[in-house]
Amino acid sequence: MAFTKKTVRDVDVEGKRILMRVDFNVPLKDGVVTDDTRVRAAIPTIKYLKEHGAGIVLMSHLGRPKGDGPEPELSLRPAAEKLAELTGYDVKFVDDTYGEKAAEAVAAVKPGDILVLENVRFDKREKKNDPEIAKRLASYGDIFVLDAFGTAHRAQGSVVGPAAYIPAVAGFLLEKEVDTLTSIFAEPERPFVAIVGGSKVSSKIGVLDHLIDSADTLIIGGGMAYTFFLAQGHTVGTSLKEEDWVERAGEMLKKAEAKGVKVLLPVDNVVADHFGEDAKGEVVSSDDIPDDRMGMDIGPKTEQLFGDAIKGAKTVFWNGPMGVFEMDQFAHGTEAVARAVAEVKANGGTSIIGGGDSVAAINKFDLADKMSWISTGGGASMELVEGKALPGVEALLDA
Ligand SMILES: Nc1ncnc2c1ncn2[C@@H]1O[C@H](COP(=O)(O)OP(=O)(O)OP(=O)(O)O)[C@@H](O)[C@H]1O
Ligand SMILES: O=C(O)[C@H](O)COP(=O)(O)O
Repeated sequence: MAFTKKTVRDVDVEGKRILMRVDFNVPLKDGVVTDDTRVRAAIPTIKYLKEHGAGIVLMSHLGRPKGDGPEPELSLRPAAEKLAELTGYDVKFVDDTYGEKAAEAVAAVKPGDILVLENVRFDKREKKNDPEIAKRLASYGDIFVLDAFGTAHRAQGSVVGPAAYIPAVAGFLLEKEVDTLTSIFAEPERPFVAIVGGSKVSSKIGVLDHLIDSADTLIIGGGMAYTFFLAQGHTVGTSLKEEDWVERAGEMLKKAEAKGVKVLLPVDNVVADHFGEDAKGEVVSSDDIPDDRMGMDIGPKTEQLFGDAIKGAKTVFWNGPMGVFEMDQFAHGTEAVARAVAEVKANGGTSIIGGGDSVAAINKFDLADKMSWISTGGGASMELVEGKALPGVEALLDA
């Protein structure tokens, strides 16, 4: 599916001041950015605008501040410094967003300059999408560029607001993310294997539902598999389960069967007697989970089963780990799946990773460059995969 909104290519930016919403919601430790993926991802659009003679005013949220004023540990200054370090550009920062100080700094932005504003969420009106905020921000630019894919599902002031007052177009990251994550449903090269894991069925029900509509094979692992086991009549010991979702899980399995979609669930599991760093794993079959054990990872037979299905795919979509991968002794299944997914691109297929913890897992196993596309969005990528429209994208000018 082609991207249906205008992008920075469709507007004349020379000599203009561009207000650009990025997603610099990055992890920080002691005031230093510990994962700069999202800053890197915004650079192509920033570079394009700078090279085409625009002055650039960047804004973002970082974390979830209360909205009662500045919270120094959630300042965007470290992200601005990271952008300067990665690009070699002179990047200015102003510790204000909506006040006079910000307005003065914006007024001083000349073609080629880059200014980063302070965290848009230090004022509660941002999350309420207050028109005052939107108008104020819109006054900072001639054109609004949305490149904050990770936040495009939030109908908040800095995401959707300026589009009501000034021409609004997409940046390259937003365009690529939306294109990639929607094209797998429009015309996937087959076989299309979807892999969903993570903790809960309830948080991914829309995703599972939509995947059943287009995938040839659906692989379900991680904590959510146990709710499906219950739907199949197995016992699951003390594993993570959502009793309220058992019926819905059963309906999913029926829907998949009716549509001829193959569903693969774990055939064996690594179980432990408690959830903890010191927990020791043992392998049991899925129809034999002891009452006092919890499933923490997929077992070796399942690794093989899932791996074979994945390696035969031309398109793979993956979201959610296969086990408690943060603990090394329960990371094996997620690593095996990650390695199988890595082979898909090597064999000429396409592998798309839908944000969140799966990305952390891929980075942990150092496989990022072996994937075709790793989304910078967590919630935003899931909403797209559910088939929902993203408010930030909706607000942009139609192409
Ligand atoms: N068998 C299991 N029991 C308990 N927790 C599990 C199990 N398998 C995976 N998890 C946990 O699920 C969590 C990830 O679940 P989540 O649904 O949030 O995944 P995600 O979609 O990749 O992440 P995000 O929500 O950030 O996008 C991880 O912290 C992992 O430890
Ligand atoms: O990290 C994310 O998913 C985005 O930056 C959105 O953040 P939010 O969930 O706090 O709105």
